[in-house]
Amino acid sequence: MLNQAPVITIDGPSGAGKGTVSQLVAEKLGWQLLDSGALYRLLALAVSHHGMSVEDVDALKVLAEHLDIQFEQKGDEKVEIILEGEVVTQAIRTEFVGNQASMLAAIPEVREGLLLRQRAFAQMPGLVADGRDMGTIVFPEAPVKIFLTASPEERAQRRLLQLQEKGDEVDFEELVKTIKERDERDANRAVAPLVPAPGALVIDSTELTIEQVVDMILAEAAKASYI
Ligand SMILES: Nc1ncnc2c1ncn2[C@@H]1O[C@H](COP(=O)(O)OP(=O)(O)O)[C@@H](O)[C@H]1O
Ligand SMILES: Nc1ccn([C@@H]2O[C@H](COP(=O)(O)OP(=O)(O)O)[C@@H](O)[C@H]2O)c(=O)n1
Repeated sequence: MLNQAPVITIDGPSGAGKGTVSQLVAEKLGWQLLDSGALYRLLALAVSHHGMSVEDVDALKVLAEHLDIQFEQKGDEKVEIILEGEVVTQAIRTEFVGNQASMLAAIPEVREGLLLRQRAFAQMPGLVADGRDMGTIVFPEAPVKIFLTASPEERAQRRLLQLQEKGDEVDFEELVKTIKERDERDANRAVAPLVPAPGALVIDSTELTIEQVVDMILAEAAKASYI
């Protein structure tokens, strides 16, 4: 392979804790972080800003390949996300944009358009890649692959707290329903469905704390002589 940087892939359904633990693992190791879901969310926002049709798959692919995105490090932990010159760090985190992203993510041309951009994140000293197909499609040769999951109710509960902290009004039953719908769409799409990569360590975090999950992933990294 051309890419020599070590990669840890962390895939799984919405609300499993991927973003949180990926960030902590990347910080502990001093590695780069790829939040691939953010790329799908950014594309969803751009498609809506430009009033594009989701039928025009060729135009979607071109947009995915050339989307003007910047991740700017602000202080120690905060990363500001800029789309076409506009700060959208918060705007991409709504459930609405997540659902739009999940619909676009089922289009093969969209996935192709984002593929090389995602691989370009694999830089020394290493990369923690968070998503749905990091271990299966984007970095299939990564020696450390994690599939992080939790029950739909636990994931909805976590999402509820997260949204309430932001001041968003959400209904728990409605959240469980949309999480299940998104799971269904992500797992059953024809292209890059959400499945554990061969050889992935499956971690069910329903009864685990964030720290326990991070420690399990670091233990896998140590086994692979990454640390
Ligand atoms: N093991 C855990 N136990 C309890 N809460 C968790 C756990 N892992 C993550 N969370 C919380 O759940 C919410 C969703 O996590 P997030 O990392 O955004 O999930 P994902 O990226 O998989 O959608 C966050 O508020 C996070 O702090
Ligand atoms: N590697 C990826 C990452 C996200 N996605 C899609 O993008 C949507 C939003 O991703 P996300 O990781 O931000 O979503 P959450 O897990 O935070 O809800 C997901 O529902 C997936 O459909 C994908 O298909 N492949």
